[in-house]
Amino acid sequence: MTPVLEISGLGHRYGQRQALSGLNLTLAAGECCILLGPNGAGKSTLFGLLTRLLALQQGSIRLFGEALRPSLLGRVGVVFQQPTLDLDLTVEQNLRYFGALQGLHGKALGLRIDAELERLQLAERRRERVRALNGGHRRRVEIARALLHQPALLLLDEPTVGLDMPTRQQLIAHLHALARDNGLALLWATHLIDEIDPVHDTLALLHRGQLLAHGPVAPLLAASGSGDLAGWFDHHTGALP
Ligand SMILES: Nc1ncnc2c1ncn2[C@@H]1O[C@H](COP(=O)(O)OP(=O)(O)OP(=O)(O)O)[C@@H](O)[C@H]1O
Repeated sequence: MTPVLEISGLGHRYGQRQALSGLNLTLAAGECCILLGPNGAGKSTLFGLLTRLLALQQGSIRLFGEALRPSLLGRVGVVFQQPTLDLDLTVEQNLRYFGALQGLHGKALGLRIDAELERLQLAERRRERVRALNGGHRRRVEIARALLHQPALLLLDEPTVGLDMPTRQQLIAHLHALARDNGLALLWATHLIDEIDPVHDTLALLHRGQLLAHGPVAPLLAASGSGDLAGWFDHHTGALP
């Protein structure tokens, strides 16, 4: 089956600073790949390249078997690190606005909004202003919005930042279910190892712009001789997760 995402030999510089180099990564449908890396590892740079916010300098990115171009981004959903909802609009108005930008209208848009609000357990909040929601609910609205146009690939840049523990855990469960139950491919940047599902997820460990390790959790742990993920992360990066 054609991979959802294929990255080869990807490099990026900001002036003299090499932020990414020689990055190879493949993502299949239904795969949840946790992109792990300490601050400055290059995660946001990678997302910038995947979403074309940054121009490709070196290497290649293929989406759904084709070289990355703007029209292919119509099949990608993105949840950025910084919240981007309009706080003065209701949940539903935010979704309608974004859906219209994606070319969805009328009944079709209404059905998509209903489905995503239901999936993220937000149906009762639809008429509330976003300003009145807590951080966890706001994050869920952003995820619902990113899924409105039914993307095949979801990019998440540290989606749980600033949330309390129970809210984080709920959100983490929602996200894993998207890959497991809906076949969505997820590339999920974080520096928190407790977001990893050690049975189902694959790991990609980025450090100082290079991919140090990539694959399912158990063989990576076995190969490094580390007993747990915290030890494994520390072993590779010298940083505590
Ligand atoms: N606009 C920029 N100009 C110069 N250097 C930059 C720029 N953006 C990022 N960098 C540098 O590139 C490297 C990778 O940064 P990047 O933001 O991609 O890492 P990150 O893994 O997303 O970090 P964080 O977890 O802190 O968001 C860092 O050394 C950073 O200082």
